[in-house]
Amino acid sequence: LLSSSQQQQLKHQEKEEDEQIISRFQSYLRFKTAHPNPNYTAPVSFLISQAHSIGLQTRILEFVSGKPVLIVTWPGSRPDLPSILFNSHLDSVPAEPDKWLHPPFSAVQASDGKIYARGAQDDKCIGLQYLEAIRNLRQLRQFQQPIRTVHLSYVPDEEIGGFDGAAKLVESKEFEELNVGFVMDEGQASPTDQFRVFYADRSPWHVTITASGVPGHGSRMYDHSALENLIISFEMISKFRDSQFDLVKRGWAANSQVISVNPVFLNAGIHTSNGFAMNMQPSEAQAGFDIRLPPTVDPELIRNRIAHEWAPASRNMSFQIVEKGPNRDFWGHPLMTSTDDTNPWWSLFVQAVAAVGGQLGKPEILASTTDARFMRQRGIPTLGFSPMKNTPILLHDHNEFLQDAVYLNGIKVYESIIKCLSSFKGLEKSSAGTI
Ligand code: MET
Ligand SMILES: [Zn+2]
Ligand SMILES: [Zn+2]
Repeated sequence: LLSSSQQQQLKHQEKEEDEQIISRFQSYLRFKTAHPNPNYTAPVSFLISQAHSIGLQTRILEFVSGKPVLIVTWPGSRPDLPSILFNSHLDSVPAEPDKWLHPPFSAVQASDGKIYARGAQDDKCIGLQYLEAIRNLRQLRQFQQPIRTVHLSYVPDEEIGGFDGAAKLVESKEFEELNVGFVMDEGQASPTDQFRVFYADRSPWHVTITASGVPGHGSRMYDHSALENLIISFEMISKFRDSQFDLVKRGWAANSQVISVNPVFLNAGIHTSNGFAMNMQPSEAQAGFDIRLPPTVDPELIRNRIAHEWAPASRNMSFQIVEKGPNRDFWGHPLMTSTDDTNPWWSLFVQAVAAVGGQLGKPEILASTTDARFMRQRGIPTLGFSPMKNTPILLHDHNEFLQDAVYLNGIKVYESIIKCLSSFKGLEKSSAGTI
């Protein structure tokens, strides 16, 4: 038993360690990783120095120049067994500084412990929690070497589709050599006391519709102007959007189980030096939409709707669909990871979270999209998870923050997950080969 002064000293030590952990998180948050010009060099150097300080190996893969992929490795005692990969992305979406309480890349910690930064939830938290968890396992918990090799990957460009990042990584010879058997990637915050876990993503489409029409004097009333044509489309899209959103509002479907359609830009009008020509009806008008398709939906249905209703040539309209990444695997199946006992990784994950007293909600489809789709497309089981409970969902929003205690607790959760998954010796005989 410890004397009360020893206990006090221990408490003091723990507090100091926590402060150091938070200050490392702030350092990582301060790198300006927002698009369109994310700084990749500085955060990668930082991560490398963190990894080396706990005795891990590092390697940079540069599939596209200026866009590094960092691989951190903790070698296991059984390199013949498939490894476990913990992925996160280096980049962030932009922020509008004027709309924030604190500058988005200052990582200010408010007096209530909240740390404000673009990327605090999405997803610099997990990137550093992985490393802190390994640091604790090695330095505090006498867990020196895992059985399976553990890799961490830090990839660029997730927020713009991942094509020069995770997509290139999974196609590479180097990735093949990592022999990855299971991946964990980012998830989303949970406003309740339960953690959330995701077994699939929705597929993103970026759709632009362009209307042409009759130009004319601003005072004239006539049919078939470009803006009238576009507004008709808006009315239809809005009806469809309501039909999907109603299912959510009635509680019949989760947000991520319906098709979302949201306008993200509008472009029309004749520019002048100080604004728009207010007495001219333009001959072109354009709108952009972020569309997300649940894995179970047939993409052809929505493609037909766009071609025949939302942007028909008969109304002088054209469209472009940019599908941001795969939504089917090699065999044409939707990209979903099993969350039952046919997937031993699932059971291990559930046990690991329970072991630190964590409660998990029902596994969900993620409403947004992550690099996990590239891993799933390779047939690798992948779960999305960011251990943030009792936290509002603020990814891509103003004043994104994470509570210090939530960040610190997440490290404990990853300690358990990394320890549990990396200790898995495999099934005796598996029909799918060595797991
Ligand atoms: C367009 S690919 C996905 C980018 C980002 N993670 C999102 O969900 O919006
Ligand atoms: Zn993210
Ligand atoms: Zn994001």
